[in-house]
Amino acid sequence: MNRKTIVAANWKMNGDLSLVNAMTAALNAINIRTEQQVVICPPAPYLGALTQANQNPGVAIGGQNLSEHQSGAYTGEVSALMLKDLSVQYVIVGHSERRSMYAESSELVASKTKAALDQGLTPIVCIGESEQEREQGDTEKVLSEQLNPVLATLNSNELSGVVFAYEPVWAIGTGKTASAEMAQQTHRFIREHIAATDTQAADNVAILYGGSVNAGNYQELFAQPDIDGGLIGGASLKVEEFKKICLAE
Ligand SMILES: O=C(CO)COP(=O)(O)O
Repeated sequence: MNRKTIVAANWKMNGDLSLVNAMTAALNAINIRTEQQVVICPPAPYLGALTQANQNPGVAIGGQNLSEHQSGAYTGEVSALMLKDLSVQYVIVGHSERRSMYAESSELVASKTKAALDQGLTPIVCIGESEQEREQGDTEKVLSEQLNPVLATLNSNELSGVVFAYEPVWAIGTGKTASAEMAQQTHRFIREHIAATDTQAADNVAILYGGSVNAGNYQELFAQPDIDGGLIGGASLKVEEFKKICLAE
């Protein structure tokens, strides 16, 4: 097991050109340790500007969504091929906001994951339970149902190249983080569930934690054996705070 720590920024529908410039100016000036990978996922219109402004080899750029199709009459959609064309390396797939607001099913998430891998992009596949599902004791059932179509769609080689992000819906944007212990337990479950299909891939895949991660709590979370970094929303829009997390300060 030799997994990198991934610090991924999900700007969601926030930010502008001045944030692109401020963030790249800050990140171009720092050294990212070789065991760490930083990924910035801005809204699609800023992908080109960000890939051009980024000069740090430790920083990669990611999309927030992609189409399951390659090209054609799909107004408003962005394909893996287009992301690749812009030197984008990662793409978030199946964020809980897309699952709940845009009705993305786990089957669609699996198709999008495959479309990303087919173009050599690294998908960051998001899974997570709602507060009600956790209270009802359904967390593991929900996570399994979200994972299974992905596990059924990919071969072992493909699966090894996926990054998963566990984001409990009740912790997103709420300031309520899962405790490091609770997050570790759930990450362990996710890795074991993947191992039931493919032991080797389970060992290789990075599993990020997301949900109110910030400069004050990331160290304890990332120190857990099955937590391989974070997918960060709010705190990734604050240049100084995000820089601290990237530097592991
Ligand atoms: O949804 C998230 C990242 O994808 C988490 O967002 P916050 O860090 O703002 O809670």
